[in-house]
Amino acid sequence: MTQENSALPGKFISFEGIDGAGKSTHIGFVTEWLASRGKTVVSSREPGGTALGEKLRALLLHEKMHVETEALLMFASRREHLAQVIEPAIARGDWVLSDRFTDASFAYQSAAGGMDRAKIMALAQWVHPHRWPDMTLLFDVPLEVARERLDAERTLDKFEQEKADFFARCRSEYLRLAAEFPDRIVVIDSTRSIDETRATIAAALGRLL
Ligand SMILES: Nc1ncnc2c1ncn2[C@@H]1O[C@H](COP(=O)(O)OP(=O)(O)OP(=O)(O)O)[C@@H](O)[C@H]1O
Ligand SMILES: Cc1cn([C@H]2C[C@H](O)[C@@H](COP(=O)(O)O)O2)c(=O)[nH]c1=O
Repeated sequence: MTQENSALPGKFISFEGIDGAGKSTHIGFVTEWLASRGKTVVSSREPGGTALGEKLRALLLHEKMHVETEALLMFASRREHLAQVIEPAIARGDWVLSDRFTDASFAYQSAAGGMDRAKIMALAQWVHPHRWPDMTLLFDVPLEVARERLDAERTLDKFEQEKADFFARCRSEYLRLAAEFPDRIVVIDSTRSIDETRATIAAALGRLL
């Protein structure tokens, strides 16, 4: 990680997509790309990113619960993440990369889980009224591609075991959000090769420098 003395506030980039879309694969690349341009990078994830958040993550990914309990715990983890990691890092001038943020709550708890969208918006307004990512990289792939990548990989958690229609609702909500916030959300075609995807990401990141 390279250091940069800067009076400027840092930037906040989130990574989104349905499970298996390929977003985590590219976080290491973005870290190196930014570090080679003199940025100090803090890489984190949601749910999680703090000691308490990681305990909540273990519950969220493995325990069945009411969808509103799930949303409240996601936002509890997020509140802690903002207080302990995101806001201090941005204030120092660092660049924060978060594997997921509030768009995931709209996609998973609201569109797929059936929770009232207005309640997610109310939680977002409460927990981070003035903070949204400067850029969100949305890794988009058809459900079958994501499923194939997941199956090849690992033991599936609670969300990853959901059926195709759950992920179809997640994916369309992500694409709807991208259409609503075109200045923030960059849709990345994640069916392309890892090298081609990296080139697209680098072009998008260039806009933030
Ligand atoms: N462009 C790509 N082409 C082929 N395989 C890819 C591509 N991107 C990622 N993969 C592979 O797909 C698998 C899943 O990728 P990854 O873990 O990054 O997904 P993810 O979106 O972060 O999933 P999750 O949200 O469940 O953690 C990995 O084995 C990874 O190597
Ligand atoms: C932030 C957030 C996450 N989720 C879900 C989405 C994923 O299935 C898991 C996290 O696993 P990953 O492999 O690290 O992507 O949590 C959610 O449902 N709602 C949220 O707000």
